Amino acid sequence: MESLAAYGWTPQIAERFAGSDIHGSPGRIVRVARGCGEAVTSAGPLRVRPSGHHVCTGDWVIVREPATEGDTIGAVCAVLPRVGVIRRADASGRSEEQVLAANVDTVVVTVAADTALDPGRVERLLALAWDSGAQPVVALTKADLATEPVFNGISAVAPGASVVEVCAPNGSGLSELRDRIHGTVVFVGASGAGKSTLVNALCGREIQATAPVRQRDGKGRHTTTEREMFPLGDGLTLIDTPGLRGVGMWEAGAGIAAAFPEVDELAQHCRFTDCAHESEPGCAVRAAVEDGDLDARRVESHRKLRRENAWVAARSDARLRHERTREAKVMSRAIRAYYRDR
Ligand SMILES: Nc1nc2c(ncn2[C@@H]2O[C@H](COP(=O)(O)OP(=O)(O)OP(=O)(O)O)[C@@H](O)[C@H]2O)c(=O)[nH]1
Ligand SMILES: [Zn+2]
Repeated sequence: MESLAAYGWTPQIAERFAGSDIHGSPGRIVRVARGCGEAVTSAGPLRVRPSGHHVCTGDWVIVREPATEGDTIGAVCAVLPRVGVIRRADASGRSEEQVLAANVDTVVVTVAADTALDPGRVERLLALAWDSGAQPVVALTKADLATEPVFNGISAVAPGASVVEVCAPNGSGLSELRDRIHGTVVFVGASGAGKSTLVNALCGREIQATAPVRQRDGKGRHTTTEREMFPLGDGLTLIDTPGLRGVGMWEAGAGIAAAFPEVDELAQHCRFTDCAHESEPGCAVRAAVEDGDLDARRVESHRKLRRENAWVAARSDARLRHERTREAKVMSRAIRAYYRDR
């Protein structure tokens, strides 16, 4: 398992594979592009067809070698249940989930220090990060270009996560960041936040193309278009992701609570267990805001994410119901046709 070890293969993963009776070789999906996956197996890299399975970067899979001599593409036979999934609601608004990476241990929320801090955006990313079950870490990049100190501001929106200031050009903060990450590490953040630069710097070489940020609006140019996975040694595997524009909540209730521990803790003391902290009597959260013990912006942000999460959940339930009804209709039509044609 020489080459797989570099991609996060551990005795625990081996055990999970041992429990499966599906015939084939274990592998990890390191990239998915245009409907085709690239897996790494103990025999090296192998292009694979998903063959009806839904695969994403980081998935542990059982693959079968190409069936015939002339074929170069293998097939995915099974996907191991995922542990540590970073996902968001699809940006298309079709209320579908989009998995960004699977089987992750650390989520590095990457935020550029040279642009004004958008606390709500960081809170969204952190809610998804906490929800994955992986350890969130905030990397404050471009520390060299910062015009005002954003470190304190960001620490206030990231309770429970460590914040590390990094500067890729001179390497400062890199070893501090390395000390705080473990296992499979996914980098998420806006385009131009410096994810690829950070991945390159940690790997000590240029493995991901980076592009200068557009001068005028400071927006990145979406250099990273596919997710990819890079082994770093010492059991660390890095996953770079394309910049995220919208970060919608997806069944992230537990993640939202974890991202707002101070609000969640006070909410336990509200008179009503389902208190929305709006106009309910005996609301401990509003009382704390009025006493100046709690940041009103945090409470508002928390409320917004919770509402969105509930809305998305209701919509996806509705969509599932609709699909089931449609399936039932197709089925009954098929049954009618069967009896008619007999
Ligand atoms: N001065 C300075 N520039 C940086 C630093 N980190 C990244 N940059 C620059 O910021 C720009 C964007 O960095 P990328 O690493 O491509 O950003 P990204 O988050 O990967 O962007 P996408 O791939 O579009 O999601 C590049 O021009 C980098 O050289 C830093 O610490 N200091
Ligand atoms: Zn309340």
